[in-house]
Amino acid sequence: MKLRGLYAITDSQLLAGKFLAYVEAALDGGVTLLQYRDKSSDEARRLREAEKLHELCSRYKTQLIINDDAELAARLGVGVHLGQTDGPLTPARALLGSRAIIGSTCHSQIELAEQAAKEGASYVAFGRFFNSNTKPGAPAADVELLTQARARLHLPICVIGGITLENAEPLIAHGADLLAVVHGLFGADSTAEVTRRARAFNELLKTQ
Ligand SMILES: Cc1ncc(COP(=O)(O)OP(=O)(O)O)c(N)n1
Ligand SMILES: Cc1nc(C(=O)O)sc1CCOP(=O)(O)O
Ligand SMILES: [Mg+2]
Repeated sequence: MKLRGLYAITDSQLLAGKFLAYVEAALDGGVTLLQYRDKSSDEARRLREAEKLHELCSRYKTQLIINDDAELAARLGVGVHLGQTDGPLTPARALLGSRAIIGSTCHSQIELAEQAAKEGASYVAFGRFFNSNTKPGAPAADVELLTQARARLHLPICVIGGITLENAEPLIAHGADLLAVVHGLFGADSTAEVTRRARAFNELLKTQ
């Protein structure tokens, strides 16, 4: 299956008090991948929340990805997203098996993406493309990078960082397959608005 669509990423602060309601609203609007991203060290809460998301994702036939933590991903039998300092891809692939979705952060460097491809990544992520409230310090990337990445890589390309309904179009036009979004999806006043945004992201992806 070709990975293409909206990639929703949770944020524990932004979603405090409305975590499952907002995630379900996004799933209702259509989500290809859902990433559980919690940077705390509260392992019990992380396991509990990841289990709830797993159940919700199964109901909506959405694939769950765990950020940073291949062990937790293995425990649930789901995918993982690893950054450059989150451990190597090869052992993660061995742990999770050949069918698991494994993503790799490549910032703005195609060489990192080529290496990730060799080590068994399922998709590569470039960013940040715009200012991000969620991760303001992430290194910047330019949209032109996507043209080169498209020509040199044979993996789905994920884009991240400050993506909204207003600025996503050029990223798709330059070859992005997966739009990874936190605030532009979940920074909404109601569940209905989250669902509307998810649908609208999917429409953008369909028309290109
Ligand atoms: C889809 C996607 N792309 C990039 C990242 C960033 O990963 P990383 O650089 O490891 O930073 P943290 O998210 O762990 O702070 C991501 N999580 N997801
Ligand atoms: C988790 C993360 N990683 C990034 C990178 O560039 O690697 S940007 C980012 C935050 C994405 O959140 P938002 O959609 O709210 O900007
Ligand atoms: Mg990480």
